[in-house]
Amino acid sequence: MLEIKNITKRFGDVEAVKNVSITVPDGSFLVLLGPSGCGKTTLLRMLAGLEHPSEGQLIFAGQTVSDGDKNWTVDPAKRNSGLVFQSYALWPHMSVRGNVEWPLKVGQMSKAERIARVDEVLELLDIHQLAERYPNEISGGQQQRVAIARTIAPKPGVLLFDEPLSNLDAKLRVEMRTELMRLHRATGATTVYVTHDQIEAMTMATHVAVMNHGRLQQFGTPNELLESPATSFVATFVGTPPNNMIPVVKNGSGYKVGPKHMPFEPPKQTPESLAMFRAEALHVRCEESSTSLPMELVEMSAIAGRTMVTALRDGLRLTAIVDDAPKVRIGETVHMELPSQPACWFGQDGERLI
Ligand SMILES: Nc1ncnc2c1ncn2[C@@H]1O[C@H](COP(=O)(O)OP(=O)(O)OP(=O)(O)O)[C@@H](O)[C@H]1O
Repeated sequence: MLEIKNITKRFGDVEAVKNVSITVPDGSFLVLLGPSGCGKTTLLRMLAGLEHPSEGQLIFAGQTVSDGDKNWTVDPAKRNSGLVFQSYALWPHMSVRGNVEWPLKVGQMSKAERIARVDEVLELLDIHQLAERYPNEISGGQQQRVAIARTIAPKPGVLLFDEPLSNLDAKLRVEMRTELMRLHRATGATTVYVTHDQIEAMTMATHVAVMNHGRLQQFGTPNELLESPATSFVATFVGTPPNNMIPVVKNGSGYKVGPKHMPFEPPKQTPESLAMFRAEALHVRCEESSTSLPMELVEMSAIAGRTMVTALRDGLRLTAIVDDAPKVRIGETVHMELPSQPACWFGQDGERLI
């Protein structure tokens, strides 16, 4: 098991990570997901041993590797983990083979074993043909593979990735995503992967920890996050397209969205709450109905044989996925029809109501 127990990290007055607890079984692919500044890199750096927690414990396979309360930590090189950075940080004066062999030399593996292991990982990453080249003689994508090969060569029990694909072009990112999943299956190492890209998280992870402002918003499988978001932040951060979040205001004995009365009712009698509607649940009409909102059509695009329609009004942006494109031009009015019940409700503080 990999255990993150009540971890807090302060840099002076800044609380970068606030009392985060996450446990995953060995062999998991855990993604730390969140927007810039949410604390995910700081958490990963603590797992790598590059930062020390202010409070809490990190435990790899039953062994405490950092204890913020007792103020001690196991050296990065001695905690059976390997870190792959955004920048590849290869030694420029060493060949591909030399780079991958380096951590094995440091680990005092015998020459014969080193050669066999380097050949094995170069093969695994499909870069054996580049073994004698130098970093400046290979592409960025190939450098990334070398960096990964170098990290997995000593067989770490925990693999840590800090936005490893962010310097690659879109096509290569998709290819490397598949490669990393294959590698995860081949090595069986517990993997912790930091990204702000929710698609990357949802396709690769066995477990996702969504963070915002240093706090853990939700921890679960990709499906759990999609099916049952715990906060309005999670509901709008994960999923493609994101869920629609509509402010609903109490008005007399009923409820209004903008100027219009709506038949639905939040589970708690609050003056204002947020109703979540999935894009597939909205309909787009050319004429008004009792549960539709008149809005300006701002975008239309084809998506997997259907049409994604986005409309805007008074700062409210709604997205629907429909079978047929509405016969309306961009800039004209469409009527976004809401179903009679939202998928779920959130309070003004963003917490789930039911
Ligand atoms: N060494 C440091 N000293 C002071 N503040 C720091 C330090 N490192 C990080 N922070 C602050 O801690 C918070 C979390 O930073 P962190 O890098 O973990 O976020 P992140 O989610 O990884 O962001 P990004 O995706 O932009 O890298 C930020 O407010 C950041 O400014």
